[in-house]
Amino acid sequence: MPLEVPSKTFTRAEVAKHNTEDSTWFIIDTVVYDVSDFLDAHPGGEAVLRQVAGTDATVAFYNLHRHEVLQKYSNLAIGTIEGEKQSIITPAPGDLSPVPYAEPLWLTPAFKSPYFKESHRRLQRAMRKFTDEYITPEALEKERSGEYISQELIDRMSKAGVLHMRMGPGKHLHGVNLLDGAVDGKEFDYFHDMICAQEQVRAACRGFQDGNMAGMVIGLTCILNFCKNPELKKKVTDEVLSGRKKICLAITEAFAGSDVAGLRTTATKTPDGKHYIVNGTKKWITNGVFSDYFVTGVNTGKGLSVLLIERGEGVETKPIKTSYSPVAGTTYITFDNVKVPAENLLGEENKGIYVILSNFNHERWTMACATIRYMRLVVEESLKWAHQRIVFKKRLIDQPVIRQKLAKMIALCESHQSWLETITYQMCNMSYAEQAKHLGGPIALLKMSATRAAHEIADEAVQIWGGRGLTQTGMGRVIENFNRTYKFDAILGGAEEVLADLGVRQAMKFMPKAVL
Ligand code: HEM
Repeated sequence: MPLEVPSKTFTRAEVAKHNTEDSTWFIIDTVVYDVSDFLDAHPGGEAVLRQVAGTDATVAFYNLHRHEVLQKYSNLAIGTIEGEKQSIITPAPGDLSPVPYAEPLWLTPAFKSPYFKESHRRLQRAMRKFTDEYITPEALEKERSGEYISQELIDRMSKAGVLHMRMGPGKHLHGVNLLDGAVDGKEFDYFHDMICAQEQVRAACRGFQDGNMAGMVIGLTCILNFCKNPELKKKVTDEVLSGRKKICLAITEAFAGSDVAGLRTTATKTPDGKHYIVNGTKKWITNGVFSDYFVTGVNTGKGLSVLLIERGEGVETKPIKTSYSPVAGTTYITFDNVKVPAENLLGEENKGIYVILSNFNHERWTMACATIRYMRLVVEESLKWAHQRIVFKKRLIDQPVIRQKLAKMIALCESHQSWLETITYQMCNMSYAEQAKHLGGPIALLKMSATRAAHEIADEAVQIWGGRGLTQTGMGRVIENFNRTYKFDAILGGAEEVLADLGVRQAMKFMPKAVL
């Protein structure tokens, strides 16, 4: 799609005359810009604009700016060059990228896949459009301001069924209108789930990605699968999926991160057996500051249990500053003699480890979906940059060393997407219990390997981008965000080392006893 600009036309000779003190015009991709009143406001300074006054500044512009700058400042365009056509593509909301490897193979024309049906493709188109129109603009704004997600976006996601879909397949989707009928809730499978997770990552704001109801994705699952009281289950599920209330998963503590068996928050039954009294702390809890419900791991004496705790007397939350953004709502929680009804127990008392572990599979798989899709964005941005950036009188892509780096990045990205799709196919064909038995190990290894790949990709990408890969605004924004935040995925939901160990230990459970 060409940029929308006034229909007036000029000749190149006319533009050339506007290189005076009072009038500064230039051409970018056949569009004529009058920047006479913008000179003072230009973040790159006045002098550079005066230097190109009256000329075609296309190459100079794309060497320094993202194309989206022209969309934002389209009011500076006054017309086009007579008889010439724009050649640079302005993506419309929902468009696929024409850059090689910017889309997974199943979305690339000429490639086939056995996994994806028409409803997957429909959902992908609808989810991309929704992300481009609503999620990305808010993500960018909130990352800048540091504010939490708006209720308006939460309401919009609820109405469109986006909140519901993020919980994965299940009865909570039946009868819900999902993005104007893109998919029937009864047909929704883990490939649809993967599509939702991967499309939303394209906003490229890792902090906002977690601030955008990540607590719900990992917390509400416990309610859906383990809440034994049907009224409580319905009440909480309705409140959260309608966006009226927020929920988070509160497991980790200053005392115990990946070592969930070492939790020190205690829950003691009252003598009448009707309540638990909870005391302790939780740390690094995503969305905790703005949550109403806390799905909390507690020590009940003979083991671990999981309780649904409502915000109220004795519950305090305060933000923790981390290296991504405050938008994620990373929280320190204290529970001080909090009285919790016994019916809020999720799963069995002292057997909460099962609740936590079975919950981990979907969480870790979702994190793998997201990391792998973010890796692809970095590949896309780096290919675009290498193609447009001129240094030492050549495009970056003309340097063999840059092609080596890109090759490694592409290979890591493609191999992990393929592995993810293979595991997703198993999830589609296994019951929840079978998944817990057979896929805990493979999903752990997938997430561990994806974040190792992210480490390599971040490293190579920053070397390609130089200073821009370390700058939060402008061309290298996506690279900077990825490089600063990929570690969250390497730690949250189980550190790489813990997952690697788990993957191998799980494999050993299936090892034949006999020496082979
Ligand atoms: C309509 C035309 C233009 C607009 C709206 C514009 C806008 C901007 C903006 C918003 C930035 C901040 C960084 C970013 O967001 O990418 C920027 C930076 C800059 N611009 Fe422009 N610009 C225009 C044309 C040009 C041209 C033609 C040149 C040079 C020939 C130029 C040179 C620069 C430089 C040197 C920087 C600083 C880049 C950096 O820090 O990496 N700009 N411009």
